[in-house]
Amino acid sequence: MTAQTKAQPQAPTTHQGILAWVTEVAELTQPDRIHWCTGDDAEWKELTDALVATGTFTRLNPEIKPNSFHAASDPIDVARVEDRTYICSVDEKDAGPTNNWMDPDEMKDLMRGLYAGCMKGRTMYVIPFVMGHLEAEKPMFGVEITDSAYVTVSMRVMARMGTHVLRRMEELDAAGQDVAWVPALHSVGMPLEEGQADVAWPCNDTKYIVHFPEERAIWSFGSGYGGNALLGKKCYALRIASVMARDEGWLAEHMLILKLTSPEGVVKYIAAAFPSACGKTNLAMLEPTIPGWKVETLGDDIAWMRVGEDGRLWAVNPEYGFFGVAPGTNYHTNPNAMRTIEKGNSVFTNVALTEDGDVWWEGLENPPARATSWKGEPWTPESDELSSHANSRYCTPIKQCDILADEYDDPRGVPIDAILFGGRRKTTVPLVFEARDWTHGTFLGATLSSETTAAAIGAVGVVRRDPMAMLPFIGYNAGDYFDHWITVGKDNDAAKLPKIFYVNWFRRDEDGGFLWPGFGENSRVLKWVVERIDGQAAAVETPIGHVPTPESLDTEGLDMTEEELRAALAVDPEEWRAELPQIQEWFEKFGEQLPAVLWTELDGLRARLDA
Ligand SMILES: Nc1nc2c(ncn2[C@@H]2O[C@H](COP(=O)(O)OP(=O)(O)OP(=O)(O)O)[C@@H](O)[C@H]2O)c(=O)[nH]1
Ligand SMILES: O=C([O-])CC(=O)C(=O)O
Ligand SMILES: [Mn+2]
Repeated sequence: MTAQTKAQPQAPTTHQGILAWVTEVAELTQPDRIHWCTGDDAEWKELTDALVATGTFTRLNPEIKPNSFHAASDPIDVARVEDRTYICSVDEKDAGPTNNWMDPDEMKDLMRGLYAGCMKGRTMYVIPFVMGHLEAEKPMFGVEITDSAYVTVSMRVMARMGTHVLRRMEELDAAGQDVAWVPALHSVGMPLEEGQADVAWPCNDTKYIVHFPEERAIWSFGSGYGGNALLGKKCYALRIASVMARDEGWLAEHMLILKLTSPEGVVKYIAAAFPSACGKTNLAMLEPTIPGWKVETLGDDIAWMRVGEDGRLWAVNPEYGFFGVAPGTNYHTNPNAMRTIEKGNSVFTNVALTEDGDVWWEGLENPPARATSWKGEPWTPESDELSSHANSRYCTPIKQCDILADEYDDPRGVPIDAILFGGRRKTTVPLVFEARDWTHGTFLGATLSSETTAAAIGAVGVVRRDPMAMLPFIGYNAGDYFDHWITVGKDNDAAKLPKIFYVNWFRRDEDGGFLWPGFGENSRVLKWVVERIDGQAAAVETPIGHVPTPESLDTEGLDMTEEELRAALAVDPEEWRAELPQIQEWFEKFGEQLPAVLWTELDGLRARLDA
């Protein structure tokens, strides 16, 4: 018997690497018990019952939302913590100017201090998981260790996990294949002393979300919130995967994937990168308002894309569930999300709880006369405070989505025809425009700007550069990341790569209202995009790119005056000239690391604006 199996006689695995790591973590964190997750229904029942018993979960009315639960977090633990998120590369330069950095050894010393005994009085859950398909050519394995049953239950919704994943890892291990897996350690950071009662949402004032890119390892401490704690999602599938993608020549992106079918039956696949809480989930599940068009969903948050042998860019969604923004979601804006969560098997965090055992949030139809707010206080529609946190979320299985495209289950993914970049901008940026080519599209992505949202702790509504909607998720130097994008364009046949577009659903009129109705009406923009790809739709060439002529957009049945439409599409050279110094300053951050062609693109934009 090896030392590892002696320490854990019950461990249900022969995988020596996993055993050794679990033993090491258990010795450091001192949990009362170790639970190896199976991912089966009995385990779900055991854990959700336990979460109800400790008050973390309230079971929802099974007649309204079967097998579903409400949770309210500690009010300090409601979103991603960007200022506590680190890329601990060996060399500081590799983290780049957009990431927090600390020397990896120093960080490990510091965090070992925090982790020492941090699971006392708790169960340590071991979650074998795979991001993407288990049948992928190279399955992207991970093992998350966490002391949170809430995280374990949420991981079962969001990722393929459990015994079948462990068995596959063992098989490959036994066959002598060196199959990589990402160790992902998470603790809420609240040990329980003998006799100490637990709280509904354990967490710690001190938080660290840390990535070791060379080692492909993740250490997270102090938060139970999705993006900080479900480590397969942002930490692995974006930050660590973006490093793998750089090294191996592919792309890990903060993008939705959708399938669009025209009335003639022509299929196109579109990927779109919008910053957090800027409309990916809603676009991914859109119900077109134009007759005969159909949207099916492949993913709402993350796309892994590689150039195939045919020269096209193929995308898969590595996730297994949706972790969607609740406020604003309703039967008009996103009926497909509503139908997905109605089927149950979902967790709702930081929304309001109604008296009949349902959930409610701002923007949902039929406000209840009385409810309990996310803070646990009595709430009525007359209350001054919001019933739900602006970043409250539903966590629901992707397989329950009625419009999930069949190709979701294909490990090869789908060939992308168009990439949209977009953000939240009150001014300046028109509804849609097309990049001149891949390099110009990379420039648009690299200079993407958006107002901050409640998805991260900090000020909301502040315009910042959020390159490719990846600012908080690039696991290395963003200058190198831009270069990687440029290289994908250079090394491949441009004619086969997706065309790049830029959209803005959030432009405002003088009264502060949205100029564009958005949601299902965004299908009109998707139609224009595919007609541009097929060389059918008209556009005017402007200094920033190709903008639709008002006539080229399908406006049949659209409730908008021509003047409003012109305002939504307008390109004001003065507003764009004001962007130039901001872009200049943004680019200067990257010094030598910024690809020279992006400076050339900026010069080109300036020259066209001055012409
Ligand atoms: N005005 C307007 N609001 C929109 C539109 N699409 C989405 N929203 C709102 O934007 C908010 C966030 O949208 P989501 O689709 O959940 O954002 P996301 O990009 O998936 O966000 P993350 O999960 O944080 O990455 C919600 O409150 C939506 O109701 C649109 O076309 N117009
Ligand atoms: O990470 C999260 O918790 C949710 C999310 O998709 C984002 O913030 O972009
Ligand atoms: Mn996201």
